[in-house]
Amino acid sequence: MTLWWTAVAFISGSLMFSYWLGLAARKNLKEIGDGNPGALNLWQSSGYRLGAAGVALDFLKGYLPIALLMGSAAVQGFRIVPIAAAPILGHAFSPFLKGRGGKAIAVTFGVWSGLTEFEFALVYAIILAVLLIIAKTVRKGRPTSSEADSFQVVSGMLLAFPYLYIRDFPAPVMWCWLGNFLLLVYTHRRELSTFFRRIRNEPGAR
Ligand SMILES: O=P(O)(O)OC[C@H](O)CO
Repeated sequence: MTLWWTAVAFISGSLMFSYWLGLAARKNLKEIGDGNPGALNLWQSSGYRLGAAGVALDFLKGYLPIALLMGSAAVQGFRIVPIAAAPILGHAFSPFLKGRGGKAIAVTFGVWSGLTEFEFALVYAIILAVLLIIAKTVRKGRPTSSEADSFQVVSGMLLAFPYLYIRDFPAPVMWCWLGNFLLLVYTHRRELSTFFRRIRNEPGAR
């Protein structure tokens, strides 16, 4: 059953709603902004209505399978780990995009909302908001780069980990976090590499 539910969750995550909504609006998100087939590029290219729909659908494809399975015998103990990782993997390596997907931020929020009844997703959102305020303050209100945004997404997930520990979440949830963190590092690898290279070459740059 674990394999079955993992496959179902993977297929759910692999549905590239923002990308398809973009195509419906005659926009190829892979050619817009940073090329990520996600809701932000949909929002910026096609307006807030489609953008909000993209956020909601990309969130729900992570949230629904996990929320529906939580508490059932199928996901007791460590069985939750592959099932929770599956929607994020599905988005990052979508068969609908020939194995290439998106950064997996919206689906990450969906999965954690399902896993922890919104609790950890809210903590992560607050940490990201604080990091964004700090970045805006440092840059005196000027927009941040996509590389700096990626650094915030990944470091925010790292900073959120102590909350899981303090709240005494069970070990399988910790493993879900580790898998998600490593996946976010992977999906943001190019931006992180550019971000750290810039920091090395121009210490004043962020
Ligand atoms: O991480 P994604 O692919 O869900 O996209 C979300 C935002 O567009 C990231 O910039």
